[in-house]
Amino acid sequence: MKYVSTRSGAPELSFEQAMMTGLARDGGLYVPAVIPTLSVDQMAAMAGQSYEDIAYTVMRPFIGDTFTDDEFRGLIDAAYAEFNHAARAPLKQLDSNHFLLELFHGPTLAFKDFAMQLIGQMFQASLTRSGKRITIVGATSGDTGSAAIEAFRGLENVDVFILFPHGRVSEVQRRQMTTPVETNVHALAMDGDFDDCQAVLKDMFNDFDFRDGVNLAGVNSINWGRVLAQVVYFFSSAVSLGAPHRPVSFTVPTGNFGDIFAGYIAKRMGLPIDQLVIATNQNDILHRTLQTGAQVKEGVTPSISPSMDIQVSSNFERALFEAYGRDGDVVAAQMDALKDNGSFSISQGAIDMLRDTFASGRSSEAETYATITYELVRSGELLCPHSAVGVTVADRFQSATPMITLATAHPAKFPAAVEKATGQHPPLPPHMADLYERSERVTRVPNDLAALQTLIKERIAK
Ligand SMILES: Cc1ncc(COP(=O)(O)O)c(C=O)c1O
Ligand SMILES: N[C@@H](CCOP(=O)(O)O)C(=O)O
Repeated sequence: MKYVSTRSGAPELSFEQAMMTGLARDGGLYVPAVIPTLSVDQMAAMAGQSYEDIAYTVMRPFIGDTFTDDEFRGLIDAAYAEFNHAARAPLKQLDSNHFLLELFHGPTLAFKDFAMQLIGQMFQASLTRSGKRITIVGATSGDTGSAAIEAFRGLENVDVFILFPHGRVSEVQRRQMTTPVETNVHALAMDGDFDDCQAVLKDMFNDFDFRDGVNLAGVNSINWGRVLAQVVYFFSSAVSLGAPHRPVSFTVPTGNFGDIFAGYIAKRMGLPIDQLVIATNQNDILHRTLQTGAQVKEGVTPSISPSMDIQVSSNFERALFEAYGRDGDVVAAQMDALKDNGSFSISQGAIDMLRDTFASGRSSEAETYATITYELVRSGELLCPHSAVGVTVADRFQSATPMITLATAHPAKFPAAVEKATGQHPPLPPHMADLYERSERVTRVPNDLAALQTLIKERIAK
């Protein structure tokens, strides 16, 4: 299995190389040269299997010879061993035809753990083989950062630097990133919003002297391995509702477009997905893009679903690449226009493909609060604000096909909004019960590429 860049100007890589490389050297994102498919029999056989079994079947065709079968199966088992639910990703019924896929039973209480725990295992296996030392730099609006720190803290051959927007993540998210005691963890509170953090991270990748000098690696959804691991729960949940013999629909609370792109890959692999619905908060660039056929960047407005406060949606580039029939030159030109002018227009053929593939909707702050309140009465489920954005939008797309909405984080990560909507204060689980008593370690940093590069080089030299 080979991987190609969405901008067609970087070398083809193996799975292992693409995973360890992060951003392609032409600024693009790696995708598989061919998307493998699963047969109806392979999918039907998943009924009743463990999450780990399904994960192996779904991901194995993408891995090539990076790991042997036994090695890869062992990494999957280790990745999910610490999850706090036997099903890993349980489904709850909200009403007759609407289901919630709970993705928050991992160690940091968000869906990011599904991929990050596995990436952590795969990175360690690869680094043990190569004997290399790497510097991970990640950008986060709250959840990727804590999941990455959890997966890599204490590892001898890895330093992990996480850039988060100062004052724009929840207190629980911030403390998850600033309280680990391991000295290879560096929490950096940057002036600006998540888009600024992601832009400076991409600038680091595009500075080859720096990139090669520190052995830079990325664990954002830039990294194909992140997207791949997220494909699995589309299969596990759909199969438990009757797929491949019955189609299902999904609604995905969306920011950086990684999770919904994983759903698109599941569909391309053969999973019968009817509607694939993008749910955005008030930072609704993706919804506007589908409606108007042009992507126009606006400022980010802070919301009660802060992890989705994103306007430059990194993985949309992967969807564009497919929409343009894998023409990397067109994608490169559109991404340049977005960077230079803050907008680009999508051709008629490409927007038709995107509209055929995805539906979209937006939830206002008031609607999100109302859904958190209402859902507690309707089904007894306490939703986090991100999941509530999903449920709000999904309810508009109900049909005879079962709808699965992804619950992307635990309500205890966002207690203020949940308490305001329901009067209930969601408690942290036992392993995080003393989070507010732990001391914090964080460095306030400017939005300045050179200053950040100096800080990183100084820290890793110690
Ligand atoms: C809780 C939560 N929900 C939804 C999202 C959006 O996911 P994606 O960026 O993959 O679209 C994020 C962040 O990525 C998140 O942390
Ligand atoms: N919402 C994310 C933003 C980064 O997304 P990623 O999937 O590209 O890592 C977060 O919580 O950090």
